[in-house]
Amino acid sequence: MNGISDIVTSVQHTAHYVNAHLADHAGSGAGENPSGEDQINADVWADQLFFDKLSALDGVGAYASEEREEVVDCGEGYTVAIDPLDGSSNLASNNSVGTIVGVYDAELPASGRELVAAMMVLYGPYTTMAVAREDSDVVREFLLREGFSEQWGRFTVPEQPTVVGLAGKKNERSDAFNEFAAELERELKLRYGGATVADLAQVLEYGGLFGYPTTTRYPEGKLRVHFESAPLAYLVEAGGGSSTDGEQSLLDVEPDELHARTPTFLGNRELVERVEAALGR
Ligand SMILES: O=P(O)(O)OC[C@H]1O[C@](O)(COP(=O)(O)O)[C@@H](O)[C@@H]1O
Ligand SMILES: [Mg+2]
Ligand SMILES: [Mg+2]
Repeated sequence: MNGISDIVTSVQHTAHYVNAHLADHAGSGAGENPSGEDQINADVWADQLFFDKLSALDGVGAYASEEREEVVDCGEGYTVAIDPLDGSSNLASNNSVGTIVGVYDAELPASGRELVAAMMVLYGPYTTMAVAREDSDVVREFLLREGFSEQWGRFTVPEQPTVVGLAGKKNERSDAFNEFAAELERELKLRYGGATVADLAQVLEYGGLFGYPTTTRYPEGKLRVHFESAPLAYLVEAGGGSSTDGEQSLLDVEPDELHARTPTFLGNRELVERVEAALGR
């Protein structure tokens, strides 16, 4: 198998294990991650599991994680960038969480144009994994069952938008953004659950827009380029959707450091164009 297939298979196997053992780890905090956010013990546990599996692969030359200050050198091969547990604060309320993986054919920091594959795992009522890779022209979805994964289908972003999920407190967002958000929330159904992967899954299934804009609390946006925004943009754009940081595709964002953040919007092309117009006002 080639390097990308080995990485996909390892992520699948580890996701099976994470899915089966989340209940053991919905515990209290374990410190702060490099982005200065409370790190619950599940983040640390999941990061260690993915590291053990991925860093051992011949095709992986570096392991970068939202939960680690620096990139870990593993020899020659691709750089794997991972958000081992996305939306981990949802564990306390028993809501969906995810895993996001980007495979870069470059050292980090790097733009999303250096991605050769991206995966997102959603630990919901059941566990699914979506995979986009440079050597395939479709985004494949797998249903992770007990001990195996069945290819479930291919996802393309529906033409007709139905849902919208825009993060941030209104009193921490710009007036222009709040005006745009109010307009969209009059047209579409509100779906916001506090985990990017779960909220994006709503958009991929029903069509619409997910976004985390700049706020006074997160002047660069909350989501991280390497671990969340670029890999998810790779998936969404491979599935016929669109992405933006407010001006350009998220794949063109050039991060200056490993834990760089960016305003992030993902979903239907028409809605991405509208958010760019609104922010350009
Ligand atoms: O709590 P907020 O401000 O709505 O932010 C929710 C966002 O933060 C995140 O939880 C950040 O991801 P992590 O949980 O991996 O740090 C996203 O999954 C989610 O979209
Ligand atoms: Mg995350
Ligand atoms: Mg995380």
